[in-house]
Amino acid sequence: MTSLPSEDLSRLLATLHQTRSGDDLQELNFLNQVLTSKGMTNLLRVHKKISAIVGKPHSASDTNGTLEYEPEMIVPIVSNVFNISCEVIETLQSFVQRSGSRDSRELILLLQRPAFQSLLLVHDTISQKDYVPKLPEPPFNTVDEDEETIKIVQLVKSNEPLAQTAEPIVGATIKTDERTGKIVIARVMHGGAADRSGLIHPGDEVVEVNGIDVLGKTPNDVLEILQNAEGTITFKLIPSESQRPSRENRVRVRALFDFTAALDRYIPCKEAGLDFRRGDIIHIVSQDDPYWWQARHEGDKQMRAGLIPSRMLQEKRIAYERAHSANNNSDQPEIGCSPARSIGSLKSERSSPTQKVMYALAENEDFDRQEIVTYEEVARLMPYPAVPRPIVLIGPPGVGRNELKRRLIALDPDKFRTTIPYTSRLPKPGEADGVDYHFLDRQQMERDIDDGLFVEFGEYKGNLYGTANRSIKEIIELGYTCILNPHHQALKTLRTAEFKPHVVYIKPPGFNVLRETRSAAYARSTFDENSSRGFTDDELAEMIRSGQRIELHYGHLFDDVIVNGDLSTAFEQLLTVTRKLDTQSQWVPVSWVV
Ligand SMILES: Nc1ncnc2c1ncn2[C@@H]1O[C@H](COP(=O)(O)OP(=O)(O)OP(=O)(O)O)[C@@H](O)[C@H]1O
Repeated sequence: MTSLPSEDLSRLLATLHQTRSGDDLQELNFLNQVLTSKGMTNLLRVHKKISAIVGKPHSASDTNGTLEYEPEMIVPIVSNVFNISCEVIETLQSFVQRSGSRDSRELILLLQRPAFQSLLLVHDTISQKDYVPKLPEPPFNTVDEDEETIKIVQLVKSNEPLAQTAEPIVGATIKTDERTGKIVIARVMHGGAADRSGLIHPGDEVVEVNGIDVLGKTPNDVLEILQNAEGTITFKLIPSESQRPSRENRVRVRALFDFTAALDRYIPCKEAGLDFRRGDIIHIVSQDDPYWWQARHEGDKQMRAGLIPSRMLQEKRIAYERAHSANNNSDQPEIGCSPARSIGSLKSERSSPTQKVMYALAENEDFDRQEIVTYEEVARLMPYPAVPRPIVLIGPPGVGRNELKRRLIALDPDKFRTTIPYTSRLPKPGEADGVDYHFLDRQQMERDIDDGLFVEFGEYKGNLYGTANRSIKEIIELGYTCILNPHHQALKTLRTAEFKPHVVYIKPPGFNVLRETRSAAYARSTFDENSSRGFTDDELAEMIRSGQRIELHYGHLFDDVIVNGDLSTAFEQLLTVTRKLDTQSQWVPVSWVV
C-alpha cells in the first residue's frame, strides 16, 4: 500500500476494508483488485505528473474546501508534434532517396519507433487537453465571418448553486478591466465548463452574453444575465493577445459515400453543408449533434466547418431507403447520394454468361448489399520499409491486372513479388512443387480452407485453387512488396490490420479506347482459355459492365484508381503509387495503426 501514489486512494481502500460485508463482498473484492492493480497505480502516477505540469493547485482551499487550479503554467508551443514528425519523416525519406544518407535513414528509423511515436501522440493528447470532456462547437448562424477577431463560445450552464461570481455557472470569473473599463474574463477554473471548452481564456473581452451587449455593464449586471439564462449560454468574446490554440477533435474518417448538401432535403441549413465524394478524408470537428456532425475536408485549416450527416443518420436513412425500395420497389425520396439506391437496382441485373469463372467463389454479393457503409475512421500510417504493404490490384476479368503485375515484377524482381498458388490437382509434367504451384492433397486443402488459412479459393474443373495467407505473410516478412490480383470478393479477407493492403482499382477505359488499345496490342481474350483470339465486342462491353458492378460494391475500399487505357501510362501510374507508398504516410483504418 505504501507504493500507492495517492493518499486519497489509500483512504478509499481503508474505507473499503471497513465496509466489507455480506452480499457486496464480491463487488468489493473486485473494486479492491482494480484499485490496487499495477495499472491503476501507474495511471495515478501519470495523472499526478500531468496535474503537476498543466495546473498547480493553490496551497489554500476555497471556501467549499475544494482545491482551485491556476491557469496552465506551461503552454505547449505546438500541439501537433505527431503530424510534424510525419512530415519530417517524409522530407527525410525523399532526401534519403536523393542522397542515400545513412544518418538520415537512421533518424527515420528512430522517429518511426512505436515508442517514440506513442510519446509524440501522448504529448499532443495532453497539449490539446483531449482527455477532458468536449463541449459543443459554436453554432453556425452566430459565427461572424467578417470579424475574425471575435469568437463565439457556447457553454452549458452548470447545475451547481449560484453564487456571487460567475464561477459556478460556467467555470470562469469576470471583472472590469481597470484600463479599458470593459468586462473581461478574470480567471478560468481548471476543469470547469469554460476550461473544458478550451475556447475561453483570461483576458478575453466579453462583448455579448446571450445576445445582450455588455458594454457599460458591471460584472454584477453580467452575473444577473447569467443567472437568468437557461440551458446553454452563448458568449461573444474578443480573444486576448496571448490566446492558446484551441483544442480540436482528432477524428478523421474516410467518406464511403457521396454527399451533396444541396440535394439533401433534411439538412437543417443547406448553405452550412459540406459536400464530399466517396474516398475523401474528412476531419470531424464535432459529433455533439447526434444527426449532423460538423466537419472539414482534411487539410482545409482555414475553412469553416460544415454539416455532414452523422453515421447514425446515414445508417438510418440507408436502412429506410432499402426497406422502402424492397416494399414498393418505387422511386425513392431524394436524400443524398447513398450507394444503397443503386445497389438495390442491381438486384435485377443479370450477370453475363460470358464471364470467365476461374475462381468459382460462392457468390455472396447479397451479403455486400446488406452492408451499410458510411464512414471509416482512419489514421495516418507511416511507410515502414522493413515491412512493405502489399499492393492489391482489383478489376474486372481481362482488364490487365496480370499484365501490370507481370511488368512490375519484371522491372524490379528484388522489390516486387507475388504469391505461388496452392492447388489440389496433381502436378503436370515439368511442374515443380513450390515453383508453379504448391501441391496439396484435397482433404488437407479443404481443412485449411475451413480453418480460414486462405484469403481466396475456388474450384475449377474439379480441382481446388487458392492463395494462402501464409504465402502473403512470407513475402512481407522477407521485405518484398507483395503484388496480388485476387478476385474482388477476397478484399473482405485481405483488408485487415495483418496485411494492411493498398488497394488499386484497375478500371477499364471507355468502350472505344478499350477496343482500340486491345486490338492495337493484339491483346488475348481471357474469357476463353481454349483459344488465343482477341476480345470480342461483347466481352469488352462485359468488362466495362463488370467493372461498374465492382466499383459500386467495392469502390469504398479502393485507395487508388488507375484507368488502363494506354498500357505504358497505366504502368507509370502504378509505379507512382508504389513510390508513394515507400515515401509518404497514407490514411488507413484506424485499427491498423497501433
Ligand atoms: N492497356 C492495355 N492495352 C493493350 N492490351 C492490354 C492492356 N492491358 C492488358 N492488355 C492485354 O490484355 C490481355 C488480358 O490482360 P490480363 O491477362 O492482364 O488481364 P487480367 O485482368 O489479368 O484478366 P483475368 O483476371 O481474367 O486473368 C493481355 O493480352 C494483356 O497483354
